[in-house]
Amino acid sequence: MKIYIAGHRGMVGSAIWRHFENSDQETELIGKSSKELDLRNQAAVADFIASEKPDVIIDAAARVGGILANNDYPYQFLMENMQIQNNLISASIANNIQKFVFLGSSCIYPKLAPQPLKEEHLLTGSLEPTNEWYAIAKISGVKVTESIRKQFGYDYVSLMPTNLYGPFDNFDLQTSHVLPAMIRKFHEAKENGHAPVGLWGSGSPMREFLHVDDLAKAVGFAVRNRLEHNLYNVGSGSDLSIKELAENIQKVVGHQGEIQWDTTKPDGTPRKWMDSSLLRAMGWAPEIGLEEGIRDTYQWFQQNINQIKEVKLT
Ligand SMILES: NC(=O)C1=CN([C@@H]2O[C@H](COP(=O)(O)OP(=O)(O)OC[C@H]3O[C@@H](n4cnc5c(N)ncnc54)[C@H](OP(=O)(O)O)[C@@H]3O)[C@@H](O)[C@H]2O)C=CC1
Ligand SMILES: C[C@H]1O[C@H](OP(=O)(O)OP(=O)(O)OC[C@H]2O[C@@H](n3cnc4c(=O)[nH]c(N)nc43)[C@H](O)[C@@H]2O)[C@@H](O)[C@@H](O)C1=O
Repeated sequence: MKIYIAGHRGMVGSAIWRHFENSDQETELIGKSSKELDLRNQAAVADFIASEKPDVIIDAAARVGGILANNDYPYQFLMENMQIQNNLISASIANNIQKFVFLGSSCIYPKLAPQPLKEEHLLTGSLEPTNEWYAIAKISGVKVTESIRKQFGYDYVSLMPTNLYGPFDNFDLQTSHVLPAMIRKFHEAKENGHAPVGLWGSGSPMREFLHVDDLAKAVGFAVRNRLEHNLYNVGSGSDLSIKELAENIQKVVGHQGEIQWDTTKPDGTPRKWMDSSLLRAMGWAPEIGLEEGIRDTYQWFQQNINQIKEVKLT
């Protein structure tokens, strides 16, 4: 089986690559960096897929970022993500590729949908303003895979991960997500005599976190099985406040200074805890707890501190 992992160098793509490398020696894996193949270029994507003709495509390529990046660059988060996913999916259809795994995000659900979020809550209310641009792109991807299932009967599936973290994450303090940002901020403050750490918002929003290796297992599950539905939530099942997360990470890092909250920065969605029972019923379950995951990620950060990824937005 030949699998093309789009975005194979990213946090999620590299975890999926490791998953298949470690679990399935017969599988041939292919990947291209954005410098080798800009997925916004439709003709280049069409040529690449026609020449490689993979059996499966996993789309882990996207313009990705935390709450500030989403809020400050709405055009990139909407347009680039539509371009990337549309180019990959249309080339996949043009080459009769029967299996495609699309990755969305828990932000596709309405800001104030009932918790825990279920797949049926999609499009039942207005979105969170800070990331509605990215959410609309992802929702369109979910609907495209649904249209392909309906019209062609191909096994195209959309997985909606919760907030992810782990090795090869983005640690740029402006564009990253909260967990890697906290690891870096507490580490640098500790090294600087336990200086105060500045965090964003009020600390009261709740977030659910899943280690990226558990997500990679869910993707492997979706590739190896024909899933019955189009849309599946992929979460750990438990959430905590940003304040609690900060205290957990502060303890793991060993920082003993003050935490200061900058309420001029946005809180975003108050809560986006997902019900992942649909995928769990198929046999997938997360294995890496948050405490263990934070420790492992901090260890990875320290071992790779001189080459951590910092995604800049222009
Ligand atoms: N991180 C999270 O918390 C969550 C992520 N997701 C989803 O998981 C997927 C991957 O996210 P994550 O791994 O965190 O993101 P990263 O930023 O770590 O990786 C994104 C990847 O996409 C590639 N990419 C971006 N733009 C282009 C382009 N124009 N052409 C070719 N490749 C491109 C990058 O390639 P290169 O490195 O070569 O430049 C990079 O490898 C996304 O679909 C995201 O929506 C879903 C929920 C949560
Ligand atoms: C995966 C998910 O990720 C994004 O949504 P988000 O979860 O709101 O993003 P976030 O991780 O950046 O913030 C979570 C919370 O944490 C608070 N916070 C405190 N201090 C820092 C801080 O230093 N950095 C960041 N980034 N956040 C901080 C921050 O104010 C917010 O209340 C979108 O991409 C969305 O589309 C999406 O899919």
